[in-house]
Amino acid sequence: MNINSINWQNVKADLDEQGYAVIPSLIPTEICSQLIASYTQADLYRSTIVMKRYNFGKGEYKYFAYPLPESIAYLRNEMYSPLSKIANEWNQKLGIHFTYPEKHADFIEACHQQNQCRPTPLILKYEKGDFNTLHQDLYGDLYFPFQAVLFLTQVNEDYTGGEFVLIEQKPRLQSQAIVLQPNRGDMVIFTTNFRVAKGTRGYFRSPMKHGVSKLHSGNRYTVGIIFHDAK
Ligand SMILES: O=C(O)CCC(=O)C(=O)O
Ligand SMILES: [Fe+2]
Repeated sequence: MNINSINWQNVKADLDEQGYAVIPSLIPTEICSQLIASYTQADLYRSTIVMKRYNFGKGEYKYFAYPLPESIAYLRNEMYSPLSKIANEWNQKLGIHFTYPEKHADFIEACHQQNQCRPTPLILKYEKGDFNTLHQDLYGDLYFPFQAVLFLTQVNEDYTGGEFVLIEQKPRLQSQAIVLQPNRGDMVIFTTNFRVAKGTRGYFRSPMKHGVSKLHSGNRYTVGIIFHDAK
């Protein structure tokens, strides 16, 4: 897996324009398989969430414990710096006086100072009939405005249905749905809270949520990389 293959100029243009970016074929198939195989390795996780119990949808996910698996730690660390530049530009456009540090370790240190100490990367497993309701992964007052999902299984081979859905709720307008069907090995980066849109009187916040539509058949696995730690 090579983070240097990512064209950050394109990612930035996509995030600016639409609030999400698809990076195709980033995760080698062996790593996808390894991560799926590690789903049952209990010592890797700090907690398991059965989504139905919380009305989050249907399906199950597990939060990784520290230390994170190498591939996830690598991506979380390496992707943070280029994304922090975009995050800071967005804050400037909106007149938000907060600067994200350049290094992920320093951002995590800031999370810890706010009592946000629990790791947030997770692996999700969906079976036939499972879904994930529209939500945001904020986990505390201090959050990073981008997150990523890694697609570990192949749509229309391993599962059908189960589209990745983004909803943009522009102020005073009706919501717009974006439906993606990424391939195994693809990564989607998207805004955690809102994207920065441009209107006639300057920039404004356009909130976005994400979720997963119902699976019609098969099994679907994803890994979510969230950059802040949780309360
Ligand atoms: O399974 C998915 O595609 C969405 C996962 C998710 O909600 C997340 O990683 O935050
Ligand atoms: Fe999520």
